[in-house]
Amino acid sequence: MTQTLTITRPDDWHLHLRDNELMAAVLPHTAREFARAIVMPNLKPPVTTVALADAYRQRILAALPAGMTFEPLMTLYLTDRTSPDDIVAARASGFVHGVKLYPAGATTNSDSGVTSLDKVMPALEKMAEVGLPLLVHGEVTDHSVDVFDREAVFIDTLLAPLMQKLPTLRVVLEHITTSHAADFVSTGPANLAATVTAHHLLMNRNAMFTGGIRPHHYCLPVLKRETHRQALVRAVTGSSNRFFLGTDSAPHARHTKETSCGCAGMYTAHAALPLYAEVFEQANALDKLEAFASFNGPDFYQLPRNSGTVTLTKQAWQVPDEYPFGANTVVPLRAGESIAWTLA
Ligand SMILES: NC(=O)N[C@@H](CC(=O)O)C(=O)O
Ligand SMILES: [Zn+2]
Ligand SMILES: [Zn+2]
Repeated sequence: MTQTLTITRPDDWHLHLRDNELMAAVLPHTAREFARAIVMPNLKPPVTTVALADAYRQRILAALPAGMTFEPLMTLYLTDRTSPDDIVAARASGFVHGVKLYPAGATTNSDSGVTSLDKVMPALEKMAEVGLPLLVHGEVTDHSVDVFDREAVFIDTLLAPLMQKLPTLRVVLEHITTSHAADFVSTGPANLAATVTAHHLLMNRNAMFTGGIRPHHYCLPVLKRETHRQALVRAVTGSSNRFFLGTDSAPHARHTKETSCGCAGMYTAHAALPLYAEVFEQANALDKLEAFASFNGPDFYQLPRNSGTVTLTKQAWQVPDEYPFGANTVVPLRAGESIAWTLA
């Protein structure tokens, strides 16, 4: 008998959908697995206001294929100019569920990001007051800091002091990659949580250099050493309810990654849940997948858990070499290789 696993329909708490025809190309992959997703605002230009978030949300809903249900949970892109009034409007909208902090220059489309926490303190104070979560790309941008240390240094020098200053601010540390981040979250207060990607749970930094340079295994924060991967697996399969699923699926056209200066980001939406299932199975913790994928996120975001279920079967399938992506293609994680679980 084929092994099956049925869980409450999950959500993706960190997703890049891009826009227009690129969005139309990737959205069905997410909508077939997930009921909702936190949609990242790092478009060009970024989604900085409620009006822009509303328009983006309408474009997403319009691009949804007939018969699919999916709720985009919108976010605002924090800039040095975000005002407390912007925060009040976001909270009142009902469809904006977080505000994303990109340190300026830290990652893809972060040029308009925050140049210093002092500049955004009035906005952050208002977020703490109205209960709107801050979603954080937690890496310092100082090029004198080793790229593998930028998450830990961000936590110690910026995030920990910020949380002392604003102890009621709800914070999601996104796409954590280190034991330091896992410990910071698991020993932290109830208003601190983290998303964890499938790729950081499945691979260590050797995957960027297997037999040569592997641009499709390059993302930010960059993959870390094996001890950190193991710490992340322990975190998501452990007893804390403050780690939840966030794919950080970040599609880039093939030619923008296979080049002398390739973009950061991995595309995983085509197989998100099967990839996580591999992680939990390898850790002998398939019984913990449902809380991570379907319960901890909505509980933290103070949203209802989904009704309905999805079923995974232990049936290997081969991932295509590429998927259409507007006028180009995107190379998915595991391209041309197999994945052990299939979404029924
Ligand atoms: N994770 C990535 O490597 N890239 C993301 C941006 C981000 O989440 O930092 C992207 O938008 O491409
Ligand atoms: Zn990021
Ligand atoms: Zn991201």
